Amino acid sequence: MTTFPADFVWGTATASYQIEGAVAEDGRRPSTWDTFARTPGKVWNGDTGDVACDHYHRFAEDVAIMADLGVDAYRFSVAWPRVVPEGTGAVNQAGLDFYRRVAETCLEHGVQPYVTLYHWDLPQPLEDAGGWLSRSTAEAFAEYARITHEALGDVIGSWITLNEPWCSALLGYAAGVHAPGQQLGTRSLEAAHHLLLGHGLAVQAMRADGGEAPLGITLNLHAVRAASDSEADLEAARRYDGLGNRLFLDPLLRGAYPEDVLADTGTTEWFAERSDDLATIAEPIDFIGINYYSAHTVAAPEDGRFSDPSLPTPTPGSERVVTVDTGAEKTQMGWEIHPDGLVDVLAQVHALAPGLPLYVTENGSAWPDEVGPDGRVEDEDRRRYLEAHLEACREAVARGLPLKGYFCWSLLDNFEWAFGYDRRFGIVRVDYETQQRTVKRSGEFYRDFVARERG
Ligand SMILES: N=[N+]=NCCCCNC(=O)[C@@H]1[C@H]2[C@H](O)[C@@H](O)[C@H](O)[C@@H](CO)[C@@H]12
Repeated sequence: MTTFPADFVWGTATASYQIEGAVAEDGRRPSTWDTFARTPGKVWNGDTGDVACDHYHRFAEDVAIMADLGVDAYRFSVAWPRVVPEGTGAVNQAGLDFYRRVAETCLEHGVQPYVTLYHWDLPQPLEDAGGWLSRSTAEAFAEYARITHEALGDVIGSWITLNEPWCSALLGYAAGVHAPGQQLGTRSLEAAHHLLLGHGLAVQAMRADGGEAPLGITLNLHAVRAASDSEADLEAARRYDGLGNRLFLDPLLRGAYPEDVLADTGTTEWFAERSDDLATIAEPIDFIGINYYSAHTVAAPEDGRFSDPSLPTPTPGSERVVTVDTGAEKTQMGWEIHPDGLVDVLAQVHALAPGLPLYVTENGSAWPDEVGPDGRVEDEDRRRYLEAHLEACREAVARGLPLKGYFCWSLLDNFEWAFGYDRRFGIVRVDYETQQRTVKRSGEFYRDFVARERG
C-alpha cells in the first residue's frame, strides 16, 4: 500500500468568524457576516458568531488539543475586521497581537500556522462602499494583506489569500444565501473578478514585503460528472464545471478567463475591458489549496426547470443545470459522498499546472452527532467519511499527483454560516452551553491514522 511522503502535512482547519466569538472585543469592528447574521431569516435559528466557540479566549486549549491529536499544521483565518477594523486606514495592534499569540502557541506545540487572510468576514464599511463589486475592495485587501504579512511574517508558515472566492461571489452576490445576501445574477462575476484581482495584488504586495513563506489561494472545486453522454447533459456539465471551477482556475493558472463561461453569462465585454488585470491575477503562486466535499452529477433540465440546489438560483447558468441524485449516500448537508471525486479535482488542477504543489485545505462532513451517556461521541459516519477521503488522498499520491498535505474540516464544531450551529463538522465536539471540548471518535481516528502513516 502506498505510504504518504514523510513530509506530508497533516492538519486541521478553522475560520475566524466561525469559531472566535469576541466580535466586539479589543477593537474588532463589524463584518458583513455580523450584519448578515443579524438580518432576520438569513441564519438558522437567528444564530450569530457573537460567541461561537469562544476561540478568542480558548485558543491555547484548542492548540493543545491539536498537539494531542499529533497534527503538523493548523489552518486558521485572520479576521480583517480585527486587523484593519474599518477595512482601510487605522491598524488595530490588538488584533495583530492576538494572531501572534495564536501562531506562537502553535509553534510552541510544534504545529505550523497556515493563515487564510480572507475567510468571508469583510469589514462592513467596505461592503457599504460596494464590497467585492467594487475594485477598491481589491486594493484594500492587498493593503490589509501587506500589513498582516509584514507584522506576522516571522511566525506564519504559509499564506492563503482567499478562501473559496466562488462562495464569496456566487453565494454572496448571486444566490444571496451568504453575506452580503445580494441576488445580482451575472454581476456576481464582477465580484469574482475583484476577488481574484485582490488575490493577485495581495501576492504582489506580500512578495514585495519579502519573506520566504509560500503563498497560495484556496478554491472549492466541484467534481462534475454528466448524467449521460447526451449532448444536452455534456453541455450541462460544461456549464457547471465552467462556473464552478474554470472561472477561477483559468485566470489563476492560465492567465485567461474561460470564454465559454463569459459567453454563457453575457459578460465577455465587461471582462475584455479589464483584460489588463489578468497578469496580476495570474501572479505565480507556490501552491493551490483545494476544498473538497462532494461530486456533482448534472444534467440538462427536461422542461426548463431549475436547477441545482448547490448552485442556488438565480446563480447564473444554474437555470440550465440540474443536479441528479445518484442514490449515493449523503451527509447531513445533502451532499453526496464521492471520495473518488477528490482525486478527480486534484488531477484537474494538476493538468492545468503540472507540478504546482496541491493541498487539500478542507475536507469533512456534517452529521447529527449524539452524545453518549459516557459523554463520548461515537461519530462513525464522520469517521467513515474521513477514512474514505484519506484513502483517496493516498490514491492521489500513488498516481503521482503533487498532493503535499491534508487539512480536516474542521477541528471544532462551529458556526456553519446560514445553518448556524445546526450543522456540526468538527472532529472535536463543542458544547456551546459550557464551551467544553470533547474529542470525537473521528478525532481519535484521525490521530491514530496520522501517527500510523507518519510511522
Ligand atoms: N454541494 N454543494 N455545495 C454548495 C456550496 C458548498 C461550498 N461550501 C463550502 O465549501 C464550505 C467551506 C467553507 O470554507 C467552510 O467555512 C464551511 O464551513 C465548509 C462547510 O460548509 C465549506
